[in-house]
Amino acid sequence: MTPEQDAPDRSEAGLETTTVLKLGGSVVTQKGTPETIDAGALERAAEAVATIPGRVVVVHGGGSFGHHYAAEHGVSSAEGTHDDGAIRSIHGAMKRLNEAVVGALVEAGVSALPVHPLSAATRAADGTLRLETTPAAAMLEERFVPVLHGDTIVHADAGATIVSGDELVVALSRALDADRVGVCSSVPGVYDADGDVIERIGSFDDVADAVGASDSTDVTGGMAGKVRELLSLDASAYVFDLDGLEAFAGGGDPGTEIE
Ligand SMILES: Nc1ncnc2c1ncn2[C@@H]1O[C@H](COP(=O)(O)OP(=O)(O)OP(=O)(O)O)[C@@H](O)[C@H]1O
Ligand SMILES: C=C(C)CCOP(=O)(O)O
Repeated sequence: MTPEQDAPDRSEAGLETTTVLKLGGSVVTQKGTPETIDAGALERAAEAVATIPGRVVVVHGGGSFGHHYAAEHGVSSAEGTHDDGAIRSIHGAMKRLNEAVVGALVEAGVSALPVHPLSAATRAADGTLRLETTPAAAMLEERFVPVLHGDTIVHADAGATIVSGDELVVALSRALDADRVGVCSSVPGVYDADGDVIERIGSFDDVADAVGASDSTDVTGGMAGKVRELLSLDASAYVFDLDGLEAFAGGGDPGTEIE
């Protein structure tokens, strides 16, 4: 379809709203089983994305694609590699997942286009991320939906390291001045030490005792990494699950607000 044709009705309230949404790898894949997509969850997520008004940027995580290969090659956000074969292997897995995510979005009627961070982002020696956001911004102007993903990127003095989808969400939200930021994961929000969903998080110290790694192989820090990243954003971000995604798409603020 062309972007003008079957796009959802974005004409009234939403045209100027910019939403940056991450679809967690723990949602769209079966994170415990290498290279396995959760087709039902992906379809449901894509259908929810199709209802979001205004400009939408989608980012997805690594799930059982990127994390599996990154762990196999000993690569993380901090640990780099100069093995070009390892870099291609991690990137190749993420491209396969990206193709599936873009395909599901297109199937749901979204004018999705892939954007691969290996060719658009770098890290300085101190780890600072630089993301070229001009292509995504230009896609939004033309009413396409850019779909980025966690990836392996060149890191000065370290070869290549992993950039998480959560870091990309922060960089894109800043650069595109996003109005709404959502992170859909496998949990309804961030749990406190008693297992209850926390309504609002204002500092990492508030939750340091409760947040931890992922249940599955994950080289970017699981929920703790996510909360740290999202706290660095000026705008509020919301962490929720698939049920919450439908509410978020409809304009609600589900799950945990990270201020
Ligand atoms: N306090 C907490 N509240 C909620 N989830 C937590 C907490 N501590 C650890 N977790 C774990 O964090 C995981 C979610 O983080 P994870 O990085 O796996 O999600 P994701 O972003 O959806 O996946 P990916 O990184 O593959 O994109 C869940 O498996 C959950 O068990
Ligand atoms: C492991 C890779 C390549 C991407 C990690 O992205 P994340 O799942 O958002 O942390």
